Amino acid sequence: MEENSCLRQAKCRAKGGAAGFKVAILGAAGGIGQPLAMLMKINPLVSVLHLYDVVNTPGVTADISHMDTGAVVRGFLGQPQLENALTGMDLVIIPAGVPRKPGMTRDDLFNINAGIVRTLCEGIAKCCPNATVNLISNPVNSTVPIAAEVFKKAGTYDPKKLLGVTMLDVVRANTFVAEVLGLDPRDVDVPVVGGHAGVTILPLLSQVKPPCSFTQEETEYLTNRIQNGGTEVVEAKAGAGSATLSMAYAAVKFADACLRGLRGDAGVVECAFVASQVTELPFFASKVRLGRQGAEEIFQLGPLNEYESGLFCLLHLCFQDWLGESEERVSWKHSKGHLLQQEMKRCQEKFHRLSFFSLESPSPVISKP
Ligand SMILES: NC(=O)c1ccc[n+]([C@@H]2O[C@H](COP(=O)([O-])OP(=O)(O)OC[C@H]3O[C@@H](n4cnc5c(N)ncnc54)[C@H](O)[C@@H]3O)[C@@H](O)[C@H]2O)c1
Ligand SMILES: O=C(O)C[C@H](O)C(=O)O
Repeated sequence: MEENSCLRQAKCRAKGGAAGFKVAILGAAGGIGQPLAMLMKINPLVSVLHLYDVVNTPGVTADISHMDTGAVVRGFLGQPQLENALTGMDLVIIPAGVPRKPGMTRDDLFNINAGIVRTLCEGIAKCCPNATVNLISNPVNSTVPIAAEVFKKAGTYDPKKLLGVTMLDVVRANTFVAEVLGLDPRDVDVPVVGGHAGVTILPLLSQVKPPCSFTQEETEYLTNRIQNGGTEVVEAKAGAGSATLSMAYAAVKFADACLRGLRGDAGVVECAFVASQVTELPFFASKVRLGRQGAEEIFQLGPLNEYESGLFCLLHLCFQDWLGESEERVSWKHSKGHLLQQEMKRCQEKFHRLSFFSLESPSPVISKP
């Protein structure tokens, strides 16, 4: 009798009783997915947690579901279960896809990950078109525009709800800057704008909080290290993948901010890679205010110093190839190309002594989905 009652309670609970948001992780059995799932299970804002992958979700789900926190966990395995995984979700976090190995750029992941992201976003468009999407899969500079195209085609595109996750760049910047300043990283806030590859990652060291100043040597060291944090981890892991634990931490920090925004909290501001009119580029990472509708406000970059202006100019050029061979790209190139070539020359002259040009190629290629 008692056993039946326990079973009944468990079944009832498994329907998801606690107040909170419904969150799905796609790619939940992977290097990022597993610690991310664990940390989201701890998050008090989550009432239901759906774990989807093409492999190993039964084991990961069984494991995580034993944690005595509020969220109810359910596992979904393979394409036939994708729709059930997505139905009713408020937030979908996507770390599905292959990671880099040493010697690769994020662009090298494009062919495989573009297809994965496209399929998953088709599912989102069908089953939870109003969900906020946190896209982690690389190359973020290209997977976010691909997701936008999928949603546009499905008629569900809301640019405020599609957010490329660049939080790891901010987390790294806070850590490295705190090291140089001798501060606790939790007291440091570094805006990182642009994109998520090599020189498209632009830390705004002139806007660090608390206000501080750096020597030119410190500025170059920090910029270089922040832009290459991903490669530092890829090389240290020596073929066993890229950042997973720090990424899971960053993803949860960002997802938590999105959920607090959805709850209606005021003043939730984080950096994210979003459709943007802050620059001439159609997608750009900058500070956004997160609210019930997603990225409700996108902040201007604020004043850049001379060094940052040079890097911004370089970043702008690197994004040229990324716009895709669409009509939009062709006309954009025609209108801006000449000017940008001149800028590039100026930037190269100015920065030729720095190591930026030998770094990871930041020119992701977008092909039409
Ligand atoms: N945005 C960032 O800052 C950032 C940081 C680190 C890694 N990444 C990227 O995140 C991605 C995942 O990295 P990882 O280390 O977790 O890789 P991983 O290989 O450990 O895990 C990826 C998971 O995705 C799953 N997967 C593959 N195809 C799928 C599909 N069609 N549907 C659902 N799941 C699928 C795999 O089965 C695997 O479990 C990579 O593209 C990596 O480059 C981004
Ligand atoms: O560097 C990578 O390939 C993974 C990720 O984008 C990172 O910045 O760590």
